[in-house]
Amino acid sequence: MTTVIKNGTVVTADLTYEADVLIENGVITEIGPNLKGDEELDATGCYVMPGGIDPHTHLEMPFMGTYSSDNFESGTRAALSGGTTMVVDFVLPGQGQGLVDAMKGWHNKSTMANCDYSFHMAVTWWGEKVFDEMPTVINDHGINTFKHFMAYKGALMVNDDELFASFNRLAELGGIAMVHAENGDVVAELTAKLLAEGNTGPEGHAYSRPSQVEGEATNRAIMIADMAGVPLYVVHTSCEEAHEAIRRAKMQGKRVWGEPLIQHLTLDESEYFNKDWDHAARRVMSPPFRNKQHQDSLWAGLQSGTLSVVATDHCAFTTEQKRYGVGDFSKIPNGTGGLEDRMPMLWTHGVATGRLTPNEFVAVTSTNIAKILNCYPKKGAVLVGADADLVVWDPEKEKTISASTQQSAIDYNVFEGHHVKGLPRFTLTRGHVAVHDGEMRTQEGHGQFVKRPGNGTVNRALSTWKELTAPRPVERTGIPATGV
Ligand SMILES: NC(=O)NCCC(=O)O
Ligand SMILES: [Zn+2]
Ligand SMILES: [Zn+2]
Repeated sequence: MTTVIKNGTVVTADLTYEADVLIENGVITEIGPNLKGDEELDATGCYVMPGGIDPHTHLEMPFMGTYSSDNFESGTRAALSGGTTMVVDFVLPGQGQGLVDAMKGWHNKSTMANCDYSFHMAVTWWGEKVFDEMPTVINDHGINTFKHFMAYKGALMVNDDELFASFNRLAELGGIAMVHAENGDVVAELTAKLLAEGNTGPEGHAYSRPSQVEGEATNRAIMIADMAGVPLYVVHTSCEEAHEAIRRAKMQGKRVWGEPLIQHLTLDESEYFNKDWDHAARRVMSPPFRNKQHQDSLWAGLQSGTLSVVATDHCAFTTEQKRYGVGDFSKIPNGTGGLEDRMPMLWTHGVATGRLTPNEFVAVTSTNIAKILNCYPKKGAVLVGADADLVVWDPEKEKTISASTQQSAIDYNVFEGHHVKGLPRFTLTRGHVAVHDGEMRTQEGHGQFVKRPGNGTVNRALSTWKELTAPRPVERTGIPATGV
């Protein structure tokens, strides 16, 4: 059976043109005028774009004494509803647990996915077992990205010596280092002080994680990555200090990418000062929401290319789970949702305001990350041979975001009441029409794991440069005799 998307305008990261798109067996087989297929999808007035890729999700994540409430079924259903066709989740090994063992657990959880997905590996502890298993994770299991938490002291955090050892190993193996960049030692000190002073409400979370803790850790990670010769991806870049470090590194030729979240771009710190405890606690995440100056910096980064990708860090906890932290903000599970709303919110606040072009929208929601993660052009492209992960985007379709109509399993939405204009008319996952003009037609288990090999082009360039500039002894003649 073939499907044809007719009468639309194809929008990719670099081109805009009128064409029909023909799909067979989940793959794009032809792009051009007057195509015919068994099933026709009318894209009149719409943009045909690569489906979104969200490179930062935590589905059914064990964290802070509970599990995030969206699993791979509800999470990927939410993703498709908003035009996202691939998610990348983080495998989190327990202390002392092997990487491959932990990965098996994630494969078991993800069999229910409605769209394609991939994994990043987290380095939550350091030892011989981790060192030894890294090559198999990259070469046999297709995971080339390894995340390091510089925060969450006493739980997921790793120290600088561990970072440097892991980064060196990744450089050698052709992997990419990722960091959650916040100074965990300082956060722990500030948290203890705030609690001792009676600052126990959700606003204490924001006070305990000022932008300096993020700027310092981002800069430190960049310098450590540079010394190791490994490419670095900084997740949830939320403030000017972190962006400034990334911007400077890029200008110096370092291979560093920054990832702002849709939440940080569109919601601000005033949320934490809401008189309603639940309202504020539902928005507790790390890093916390910032002020308008930081938001402007993030938008400017997307416009200029110093920031590369917009993600969600989707990690959804119910109100009941958030209430674990009544009387002590440090016990509020950290995380917010966003999978369903990332694309419509970014279109509304980015493209419709003139901050981003439609092509830049495609770049930051899909193509850039496909290239960074080494799965382009299978993903992130409208090209013959690419997977038919597509969104037919209707720029005139509008709605008001509400938890009562969302796909996510939780009981609220941090974007509640926000009006968006620009929504999917159709979302296709490997050719299957999962969203059909407002109707959900997802297929549980349709999603497949996407392997991403190591040694992408940036790794190869870095290792060539490293080899060229490696310290070498100077060849000398006439060396004087040692003095007595
Ligand atoms: N971001 C957050 O608050 N929760 C999810 C875990 C993480 O990415 O730090
Ligand atoms: Zn994080
Ligand atoms: Zn995260």
